[in-house]
Amino acid sequence: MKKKRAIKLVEEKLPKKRFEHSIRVAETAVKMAELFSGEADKVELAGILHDYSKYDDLALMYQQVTKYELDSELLAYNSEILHGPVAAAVMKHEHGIEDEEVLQAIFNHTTGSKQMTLTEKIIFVADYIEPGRKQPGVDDIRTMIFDEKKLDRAIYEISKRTVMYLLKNDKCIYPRTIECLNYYNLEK
Ligand SMILES: Nc1ncnc2c1ncn2[C@@H]1O[C@H](COP(=O)(O)OP(=O)(O)O)[C@@H](O)[C@H]1O
Repeated sequence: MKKKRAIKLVEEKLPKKRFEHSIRVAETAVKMAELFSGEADKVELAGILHDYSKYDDLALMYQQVTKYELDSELLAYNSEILHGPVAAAVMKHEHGIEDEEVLQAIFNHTTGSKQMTLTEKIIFVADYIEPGRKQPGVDDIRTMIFDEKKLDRAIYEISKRTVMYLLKNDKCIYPRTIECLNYYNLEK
């Protein structure tokens, strides 16, 4: 899919603020691809499309989990974890995206995963640090990326913060994030 078509799809579907976030994720991802020798075209496309299903009706997303044979375990957790896998399936089956790296990056952008490709890593981090993000401590992650160039360390820190946030709020944690946390824990 061409960049222009992807932008049009997302602009027509998402609220303005979420559309702008998606563009900033794509821009941040392209900068990171330059820094880490990634593939700019892939991260740009994944960045534009990653939140495509973010505001889909929950009932529709449940149907898509069945239709596209996604892990039914996804339904037992916070509904936030659905939109990545659903968007990846929709892009593959309804919009003809074939590039597995782009699809995986969309799929795993919320939870992360163990053994991520460079494209997946970049989208996971870019989503967290794009310039519109204001979460406490986000500048530490920006420094880790743009000054220290420590991509895996940033992935660990983001996973750790997500897990701590979920625990603090008594939310269940989809295990893929725990696998990500353990895999990128460089102390092990
Ligand atoms: N492993 C997980 N289990 C359950 N919920 C999670 C998990 N990882 C992330 N979340 C939830 O998803 C939210 C973030 O979703 P994300 O897709 O990163 O946001 P955005 O769509 O704004 O980019 C977190 O605030 C958290 O509530």
